[in-house]
Amino acid sequence: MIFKRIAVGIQKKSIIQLSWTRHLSEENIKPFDAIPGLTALPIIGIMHHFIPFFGTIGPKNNFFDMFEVLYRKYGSVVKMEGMLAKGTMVMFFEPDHYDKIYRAEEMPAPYRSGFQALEYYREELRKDRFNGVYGLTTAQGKKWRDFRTKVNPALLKPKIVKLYAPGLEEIADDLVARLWSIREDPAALSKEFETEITKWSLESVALVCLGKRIGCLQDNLSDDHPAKKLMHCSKTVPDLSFKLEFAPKFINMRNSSWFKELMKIFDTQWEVSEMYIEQAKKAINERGHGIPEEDQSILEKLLAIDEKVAVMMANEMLFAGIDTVSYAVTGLLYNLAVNKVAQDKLRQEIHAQAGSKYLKACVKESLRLLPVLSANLRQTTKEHIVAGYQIPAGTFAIAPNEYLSKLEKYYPQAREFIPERWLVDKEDPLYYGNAHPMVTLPFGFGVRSCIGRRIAELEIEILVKKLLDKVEVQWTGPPLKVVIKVINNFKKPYHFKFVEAK
Ligand code: HEM
Repeated sequence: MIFKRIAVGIQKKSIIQLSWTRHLSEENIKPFDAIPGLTALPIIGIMHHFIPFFGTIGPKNNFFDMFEVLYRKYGSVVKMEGMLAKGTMVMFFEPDHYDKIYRAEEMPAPYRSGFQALEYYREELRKDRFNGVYGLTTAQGKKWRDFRTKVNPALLKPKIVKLYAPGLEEIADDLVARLWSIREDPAALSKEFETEITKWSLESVALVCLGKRIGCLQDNLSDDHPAKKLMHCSKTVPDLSFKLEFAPKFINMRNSSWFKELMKIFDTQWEVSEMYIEQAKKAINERGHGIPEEDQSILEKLLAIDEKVAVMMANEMLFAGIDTVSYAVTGLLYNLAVNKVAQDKLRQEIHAQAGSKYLKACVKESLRLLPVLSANLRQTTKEHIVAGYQIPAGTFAIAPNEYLSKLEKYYPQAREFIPERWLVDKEDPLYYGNAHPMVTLPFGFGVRSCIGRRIAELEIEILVKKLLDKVEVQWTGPPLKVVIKVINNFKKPYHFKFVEAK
């Protein structure tokens, strides 16, 4: 009896305590509106914050600089109204905060919107063409998961991706020869470097996806060559998308000239890639099936699973696999050029044919300092309570990874290129594992991370091995600067110099 009374007493007490705690914590939860940050005005959106001298933020060259000001001014949770399809963004400067959201959003499918114009193009303007199969960049929910499940094995298994190494080596040889041939004319090298590296990345991704070379690295590529059109699309889309996303509210209309131009570019991108895909399909059918796996393109592997998915994936590879890789490799060559000790160490590994450990560390370190995307993004599908704030469904939750990756609190000598941090063991203060695992995410996070990661890494490793084997890369100008686009871009001109390696 006594025990029963005590038990009831404990129960009552804990119920009182529970409801008291809940009451307290509910009282402590701050509404979404309480998050500090930039508010939008009815017509001009957030533009006024970026006006020189008067704006809260002022003009900024890139996202990194913008994140720095926002963090210093507002703290670790910052709201920005009226960007990204004019929705509300919240930037979380504590990795634990976005970690909580990103993990909770993994199931049933992470929602990553942000390509509103492309969504409109596929789901409305050219609805009949796409017929419900939207591709990884724009599909959401079950459609995205079904698509991703079908393509994951062909694109992400290292063993399968490595089958393309011999073809990628040939392409890398061609690029090295072309760069070498213009090395003595600094003006030509500076002018042509970006075009040549873009041709290489398109030629490489085309080989993997279509199973054949498309001739980007031939001499005198004419302006109306289909490959040139694809390169133009991959450069112009981020440009126009950026203008549309950041434009004042009244400009972001479907009848604006930027929007119309973007739709035309999507048409060109589709028509050219469809032409290549059709040619590749014809060649596959003429050659017959049942050939060894190492001779099959990704397209061929996927055609055996689902034709629509195969075509759409090939189309996305011929778009997402061009400027991303050329930017990453340019950043890496720059970092190696201005860090001669690291470059020499890497060349020793290459000359000794001693594997790729140091090379892989260099790639990671370069993507930490010069990532292709300066932030990651998820759109919430449910309510979250983070950092004491209510975060409603439909919020763009931003992880400012580039900014965080350069903070001393995560990486000692954070602004320096030190590939060794990815190789040393736990006891070393440089050890990369001391940083929160969500700080540096160059290929994104979880089940929705970059599907082209393995391909990109292989392409980059092969090219850097081929180039540094023969060439010492130098940089003769001021530090390379990142300029703002949807994906990062470098300010031109480039100041590379190539001399014979010892
Ligand atoms: C160094 C080069 C590259 C970098 C740094 C990079 C980075 C990224 C990042 C950060 C994302 C977003 C992931 C997320 O939201 O969690 C992404 C997505 C994606 N990337 Fe890449 N990427 C690269 C190369 C490529 C290549 C070569 C391809 C194609 C072969 C590709 C195709 C895609 C696609 C289709 C998505 C959307 C995935 C999905 O939503 O399921 N990327 N990439």
